[in-house]
Amino acid sequence: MSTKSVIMNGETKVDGVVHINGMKRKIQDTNYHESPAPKRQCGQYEEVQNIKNLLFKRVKCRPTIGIVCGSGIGGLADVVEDAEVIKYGEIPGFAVSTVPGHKGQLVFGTLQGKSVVLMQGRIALPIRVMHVMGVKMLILTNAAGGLNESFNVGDIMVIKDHINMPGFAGMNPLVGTNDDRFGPRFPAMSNDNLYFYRFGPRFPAMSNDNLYFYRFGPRFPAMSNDNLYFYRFGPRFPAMSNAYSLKHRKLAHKVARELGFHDFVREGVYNMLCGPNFESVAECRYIRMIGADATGMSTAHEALVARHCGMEILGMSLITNKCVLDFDSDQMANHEEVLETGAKRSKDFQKLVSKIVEELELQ
Ligand SMILES: O=P(O)(O)O[C@H]1O[C@H](CO)[C@@H](O)[C@H]1O
Ligand SMILES: Nc1nc2[nH]cnc2c(=O)[nH]1
Repeated sequence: MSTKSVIMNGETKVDGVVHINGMKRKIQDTNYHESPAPKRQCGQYEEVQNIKNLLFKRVKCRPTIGIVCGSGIGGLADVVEDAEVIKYGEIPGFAVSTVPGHKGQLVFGTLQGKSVVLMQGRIALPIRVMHVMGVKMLILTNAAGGLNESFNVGDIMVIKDHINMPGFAGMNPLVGTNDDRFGPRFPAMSNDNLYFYRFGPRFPAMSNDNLYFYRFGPRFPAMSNDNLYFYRFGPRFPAMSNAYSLKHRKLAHKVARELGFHDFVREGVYNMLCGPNFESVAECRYIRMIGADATGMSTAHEALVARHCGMEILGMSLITNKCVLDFDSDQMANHEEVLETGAKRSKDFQKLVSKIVEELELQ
């Protein structure tokens, strides 16, 4: 006897064959709507809660502000009082950062009387952990190459927006089934606009190096019925306009003026590429042409995860080098230069972030 069930409005399954918009799809996983999202860098809800519970057993601090330290900007943790430090290696699921300039630890404590948690070492999972710990405001910092030719090495760029370049190719930390406990899912997609996503094993292990690697396997050959794996692209469309809110950008500039930093605190658009290589000259020229003022290999995905779960964000890039825009130049970007510039601006960054934290009004 054949079994028929209605899975969702307009979708039926007969003997394991899913009918969608008149198409038949046989899938191995007969309960595909309930299938867990592929392991995400940003974490599943239970995993994230377990990590929070574990952390809260170890630390007294209950942070409301999160700070992500970029390459060479880890010195921000030096101004945290009553610091309680947990190494990533002691936290299940946290990749251990091996990038020089990233210590790979969470630092809990107090900054200007406010409870904070700092990430010294960049990985995606802690953003959601911060959210379930109660963090409402996230300050993202990074080291970036300057594309805007009026920028100088050592400038700090308040991020007014980002370009998630990997997102243009489908690399977005929010891909997968939406978990409403983290953020919005906009329901009721009509049958006509159901959009299915074929999900290959594409987020294999963010390496310890904080580099988002994609194993680009041979995923295009004829797919047999058996290896078709459909993913319902849960309609999760968090708006990204005003993600880097004007209110917080204004605050950063006001504080910069008060500190006398106005001549090196700028504003611009941050572009994220996957890395791990620095950009080619042609890539730099292209990214500049489409409106970016600085480029790096991070931040946009963290911003997406943070905005998805309702956090406010403020982003700041330290311009550690000028991107090479001339084909005939013999200059080359390198990580040592990035760390060196970070060290030179360390004290200024500490002052800027401390005062911003002091003046932050949390909702
Ligand atoms: O974005 P953060 O972590 O500051 O690091 C930046 O510096 C590294 C390159 O030197 C890259 O990882 C780039 O993204
Ligand atoms: N991708 C990239 N990341 C950086 N981090 C610091 N500088 C740079 C740069 O020029 N390019």
